[in-house]
Amino acid sequence: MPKLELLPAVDVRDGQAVRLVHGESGSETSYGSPLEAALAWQSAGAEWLHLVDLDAAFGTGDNRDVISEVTGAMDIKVELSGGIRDDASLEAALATGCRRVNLGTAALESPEWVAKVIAEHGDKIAVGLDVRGTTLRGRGWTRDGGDLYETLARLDAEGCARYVVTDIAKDGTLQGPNLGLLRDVCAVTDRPVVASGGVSSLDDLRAISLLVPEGVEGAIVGKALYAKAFTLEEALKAVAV
Ligand SMILES: O=C(O)c1ccccc1N[C@@H]1O[C@H](COP(=O)(O)O)[C@@H](O)[C@H]1O
Repeated sequence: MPKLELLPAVDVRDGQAVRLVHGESGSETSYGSPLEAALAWQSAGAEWLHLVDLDAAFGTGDNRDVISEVTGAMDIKVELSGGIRDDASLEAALATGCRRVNLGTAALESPEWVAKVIAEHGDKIAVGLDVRGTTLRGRGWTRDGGDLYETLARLDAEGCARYVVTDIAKDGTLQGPNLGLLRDVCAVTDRPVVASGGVSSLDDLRAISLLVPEGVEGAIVGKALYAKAFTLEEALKAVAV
């Protein structure tokens, strides 16, 4: 059985590494330099970095210079999210050298464009399914964007390679992942799923690991690492098989 991939998160707002609660603008706790955070996760043994431009996701500007600096400094694979909604932003994101990008709002509002870029770029494109209940949310998680399962069926048919599934109610709360949601998504798609939101302990990571046979490929870890609930080294050991 393959081991669960861990993706430590660096979310960038106004040039700083931050964590939000429920993805709400204004709920930021700042953790300093994004580059220092990313280098720390790399040194600790991460194979992936989940890097988010929160200003681009919220429509409050962007952190392109910081994102390029961080991505350029990484020897590990980078998954890049936030504000990738058209040809120009997609080209800029891919030009950073990231391994793949996550599309959020665009998958809800620009389905034809998303189908086109999935066809062009294959597994360099993942879709972030950010949900409250089973309703997708876009534009910095401020607007409803349709039904999770209808959208998933459409994206599957278009050949989407992978989904990053975030339970917004759990994100940044250290309350544990929504294992039921992950199971439900895995039951309706054969594409790999990256779990996001709520990880608070090594036991949470072990519980997500048990879903690898059902299709969960990875887990994003944010607040728990910054709050020092455990170290990344401990997390990698906990999911090693
Ligand atoms: O990661 C967050 O905490 C977050 C909070 C609020 C909005 C977006 C967030 N992150 C990721 O950004 C992309 C969505 O950006 P866009 O809609 O494509 O511009 C998605 O991967 C979210 O998970």
